[in-house]
Amino acid sequence: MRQVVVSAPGVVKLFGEHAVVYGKPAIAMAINKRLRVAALPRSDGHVKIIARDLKAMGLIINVAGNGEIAIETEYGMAMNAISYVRTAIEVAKKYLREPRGVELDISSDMPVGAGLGTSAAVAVASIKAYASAFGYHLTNDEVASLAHEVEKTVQGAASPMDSTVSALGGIHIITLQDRSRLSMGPLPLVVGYVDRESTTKDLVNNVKELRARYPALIGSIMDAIGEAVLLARNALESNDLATVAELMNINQGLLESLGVSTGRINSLIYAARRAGALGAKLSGAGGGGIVIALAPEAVKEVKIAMEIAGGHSFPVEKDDEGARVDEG
Ligand SMILES: Nc1ncnc2c1ncn2[C@@H]1O[C@H](COP(=O)(O)OP(=O)(O)OP(=O)(O)O)[C@@H](O)[C@H]1O
Ligand SMILES: C[C@@](O)(CCO)CC(=O)[O-]
Ligand SMILES: [Mg+2]
Repeated sequence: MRQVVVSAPGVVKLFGEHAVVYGKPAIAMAINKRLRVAALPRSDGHVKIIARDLKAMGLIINVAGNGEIAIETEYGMAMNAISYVRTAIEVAKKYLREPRGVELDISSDMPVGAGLGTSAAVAVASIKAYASAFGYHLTNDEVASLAHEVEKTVQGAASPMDSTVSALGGIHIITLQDRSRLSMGPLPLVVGYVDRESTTKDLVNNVKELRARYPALIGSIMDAIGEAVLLARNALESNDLATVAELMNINQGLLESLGVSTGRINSLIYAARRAGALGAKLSGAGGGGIVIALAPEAVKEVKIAMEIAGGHSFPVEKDDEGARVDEG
């Protein structure tokens, strides 16, 4: 019995979220913020999940006459909150010849469910940690495709973007069938975030419904997003940050028209731009959550401006390493 610790990076979406679910290309980058899963095999066959970053939801506290306290959380909400980890274990078990019990202890540098691809990172790290704890070596390519299965199962429709980039690290242009690693210089990004009320699953579903109501119109918006992604690829590879930033602003306008931006997100975006960011957009599914700002000359100013506008903020960099065994 040995404990194994695996970490997987979070993922910022530079271009193309939502449209990627409908076959358009997207560009996403692994960042230097990680989620860690420590897996310890159990001899009793049970699966125990310790999720340190999940808030207790629907808390019910019962104090009996004798002072005894019983605490429960609302069952459905708790099951939803651990759905990615549970599904990751189910998917990993199918892969192993002799599935066994395990204790998974999860901790993360990132806000849960804000747009940093934490659902994919938790699936990637859980699958790799579970397999490694029983002596199975899965390549990060294999982990990427198993984690995509998890994202599809829980989210409904899901692209392979977050699962691929979290598993492999670096920056990639991705479609439903294909991916290619981009080579480029450093990209000084500042993340700002506000709470997100909806899940990616709900936001993807909202866009699906909008597309069903206005197929031609939403189809053209998605075509335009796809066009921005292709232009952005060239700009990134030639290190033309001014064009990258301008395309980020255009992509933000198109996301706004898909209905996934919010007033609070827009406040952070405009605050970042006023403070010197060349480009700023929401990143991930939207509905609140994170904004990324490209601010080569004004990282500190943009961070402060987004905090004054009501968000939390931190700088991020590209991490070329994907999922890795840190211990064990
Ligand atoms: N630290 C964590 N511990 C356990 N589960 C986590 C953790 N972080 C994320 N998750 C799982 O991922 C879910 C959030 O996934 P969701 O796809 O909505 O957001 P995201 O992946 O962070 O954002 P996006 O998909 O827009 O990049 C949580 O409800 C939880 O099930
Ligand atoms: C909104 C979306 O495009 C990105 C979520 O990080 C969904 C997906 O790609 O599965
Ligand atoms: Mg997600």
